[in-house]
Amino acid sequence: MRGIEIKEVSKGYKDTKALDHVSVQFEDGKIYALLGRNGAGKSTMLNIISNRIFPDQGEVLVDGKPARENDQVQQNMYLMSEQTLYPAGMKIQQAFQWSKEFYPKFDMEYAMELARMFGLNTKKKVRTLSTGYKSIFKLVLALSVNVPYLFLDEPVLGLDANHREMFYRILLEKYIEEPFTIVISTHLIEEVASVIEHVVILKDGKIVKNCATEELLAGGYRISGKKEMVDIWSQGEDVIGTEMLGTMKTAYVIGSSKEKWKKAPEELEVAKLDLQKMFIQMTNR
Ligand SMILES: Nc1ncnc2c1ncn2[C@@H]1O[C@H](COP(=O)(O)OP(=O)(O)OP(=O)(O)O)[C@@H](O)[C@H]1O
Repeated sequence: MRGIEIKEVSKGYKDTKALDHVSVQFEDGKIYALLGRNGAGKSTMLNIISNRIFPDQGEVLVDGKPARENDQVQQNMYLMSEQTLYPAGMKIQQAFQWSKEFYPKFDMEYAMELARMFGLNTKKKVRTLSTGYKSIFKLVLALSVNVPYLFLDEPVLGLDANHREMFYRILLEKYIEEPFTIVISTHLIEEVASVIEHVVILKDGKIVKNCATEELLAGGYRISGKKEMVDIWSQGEDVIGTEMLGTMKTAYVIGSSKEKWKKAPEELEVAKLDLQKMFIQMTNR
């Protein structure tokens, strides 16, 4: 099978279960969002896939082959994360050259072109870059390595709105030209909502949702009105959260049918849910 398969992976630290028997697949050529609140286990998962840390249990297969300490498999994936793996005294251009050693498909010309577009001075040392430009440096690398599996852990940290927009546009252009697997872990959900095809939500080390974005969005509604009425109409629905304000209630439902809500009485206020609101409801309990 092509793609990444995470099988029954667990990882614990002292009294924390960072990942608890997690199984998920990242299919070849799709764009995923890996979502979860602080400490949900996202970075742990990405670090395990890319061999930076090892699981206590379970395994990761890449195109059917074990990823653990397998250089050939690792050459097919790239994790952009908060960590900067380059010697701080190294110049940007040298770091590009270094990357080419491990990633044979690294496109130097493209990297230099991106650096120019983002205003990244390649003669500077990695150490001297501002927070935003450190992110830009890592993003340029991520966009230039040309691997089939790209993992982006909070990729736009410290970037201004223009640079964030530019990054997502370039990422998408690249994907359209030649699709590859992209897994983006971010808290800026609305910014990626239009880009992602599939959503994986982690909570306390477990997967609470794993489905196509379109499917999730299609069935998500916010139902508000008198408590009794909301209770009757939300019966049998997958209610992911509720709120009370006096005698008024709001229920958040997913996987629901559009037809049903067309028939709702006027006293009920029915609105579509966006990804951000769904995420908040699914993870705040
Ligand atoms: N090296 C470590 N030692 C001890 N605990 C750790 C370590 N790394 C992660 N953890 C714990 O494991 C849990 C999952 O952390 P992880 O960094 O994977 O979460 P995350 O979803 O990436 O969070 P965030 O959105 O805040 O980056 C947290 O409770 C965290 O404190």
